[in-house]
Amino acid sequence: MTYGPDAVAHDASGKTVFVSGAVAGDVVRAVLDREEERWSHARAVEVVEPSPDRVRPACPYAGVCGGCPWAALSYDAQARSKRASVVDALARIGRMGEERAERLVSPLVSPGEPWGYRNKVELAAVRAGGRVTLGMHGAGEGDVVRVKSCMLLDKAHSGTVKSVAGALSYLAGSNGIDLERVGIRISRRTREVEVALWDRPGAFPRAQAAKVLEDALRPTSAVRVMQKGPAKARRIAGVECLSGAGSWGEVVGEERMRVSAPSFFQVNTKGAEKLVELVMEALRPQPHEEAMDLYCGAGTFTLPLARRSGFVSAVESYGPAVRDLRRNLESAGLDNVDAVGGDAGREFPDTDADVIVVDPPRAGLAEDVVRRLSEQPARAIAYVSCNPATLARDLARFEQAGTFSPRRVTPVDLFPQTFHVETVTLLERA
Ligand SMILES: C[S@@+](CC[C@H](N)C(=O)[O-])C[C@H]1O[C@@H](n2cnc3c(N)ncnc32)[C@H](O)[C@@H]1O
Repeated sequence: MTYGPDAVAHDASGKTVFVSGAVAGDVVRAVLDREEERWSHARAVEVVEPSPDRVRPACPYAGVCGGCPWAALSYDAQARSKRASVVDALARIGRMGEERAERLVSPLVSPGEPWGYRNKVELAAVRAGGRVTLGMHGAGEGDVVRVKSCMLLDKAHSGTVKSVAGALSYLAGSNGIDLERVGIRISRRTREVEVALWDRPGAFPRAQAAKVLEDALRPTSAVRVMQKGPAKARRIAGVECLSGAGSWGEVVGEERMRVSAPSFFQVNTKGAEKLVELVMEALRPQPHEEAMDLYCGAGTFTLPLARRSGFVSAVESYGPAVRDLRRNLESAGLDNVDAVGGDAGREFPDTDADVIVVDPPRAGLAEDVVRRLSEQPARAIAYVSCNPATLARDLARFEQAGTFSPRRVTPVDLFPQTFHVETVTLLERA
C-alpha cells in the first residue's frame, strides 16, 4: 500500500501505477485514468483474484464514503503497512538506511478497537437548487455521501449522523443558511455531545437552530462557529453558544479537559491516552525538572507534564486552544505553567528545559524551531507526529545539527481503516 488510499503496482516497463479500489496482493482489472511521466494512476474495476489480505468491509458505505479508504484491507495488513510507511520514510527521507530504520521503529501499537473509535465526525454541506445535503466527505473530490450511520463513531452514537443531517438539512434549506460543515463531538466517558455549525458571519436563526438540534438529539452543547477567509484555513471570526455548555468535555487518563469547537483535539480518546502514556514513559519528567510543550493545543500533554515536573512552558498559536488550555489548567488547579499564545518559533520559550514535547501539525517543525530546540540543554525530546514524511525530514535536521538523535520510534494506530499513522519518537542527546 502507499501512504495514501491506493495500492501500488508496476506496468510492463516498470513504471509505478497507483491503483485505487485495490489492496496489496489483489489481481485486478483496472482502467488507467491518469498518466504522468514517472507514474500513472488507475482505478480498479474488477477484482480478478482477491488478496489474502482483502476483507469484506464492515461498513456498507466503504468505497463510496471517503472516511475509511483501507476498510477492505485486513487489520493485520493495515498494521504492517503503517509500520512499513514509517520505516520507508525514515530510510528514504530521513536518509537513515533501511537497516537502521527497521531497528528504530517498534511494532504498531493499537490502543483500541478498529471500529467505533472516533469521538468526532465532520459532515460536509452542499447546496444545490435550494436544497442542502449534509453527509460525509465522499471518496471522490468534492463528493458528499448521505449515510445513515458512521461505524467509526461509538456504536451507541452511530445513528447521530443521520439525525443531525436530517434536522439541519431541513433548517438550512428553509432558512437559506450557508452552512459549510457541521462538527459533532461525542464522549462516551462524560456523555457530552456537542454540535458545531460552521458558517460565515451574518444573520442566523439561533433559537430555531437550537430547537431543531434539541429535538433531534439533545446535545449538551450547540455552537455556531463563524469563519473568515478561505474555508481550509479555519480562521475564526467568532463563536456563539446556541445552547448548553458552549464547549465539549472529555476525560483523557487522569485529566478532565474542555475543548471549544474550533480547537484541535485528538479524534481517538483511547489513542490520545496511549500517546500521553508513551510520551511520559519516554521522558520521565521529574519534580525538579523544567519542561516545554510546543504546539500544545488545549493541553493533552501540558497537564500531565505540569503534574510531574516543576514548571512547564507551553506554546500554541491558535487563540481558542490557548483559552481552552488556560481554562483546563485552572480547573485542574495547576499554576506551574506559562501558557503562551503565538508561533512556536517566534514565541520560543526563553528558558532551559530538561524535557520537551513537540506535537506539530502535518507540516512538521519549522526550521527555526529545529534550530532553537537544538540549542536547548534538554536531556530528551518526545516528538509526536501525524506525518512520517515531515517527521523523517526533521529527524534528519537534528542529526545534521549533531544535537539530538532518535532512539525509538513508536507508531500508534489512532486512525484504523485509514492510511494515517501517528508516531511518538524519543530523541536523546546525540
Ligand atoms: C497536532 S495538534 C496537537 C495539539 C496538542 N498537543 C494535543 O495533543 O491536543 C497541533 C497544534 O499545533 C498548533 N499549531 C499549528 N501551527 C503552530 C505554530 N506555528 N506554532 C504553535 N502552534 C501551532 C495547532 O493549532 C494545534 O493545536
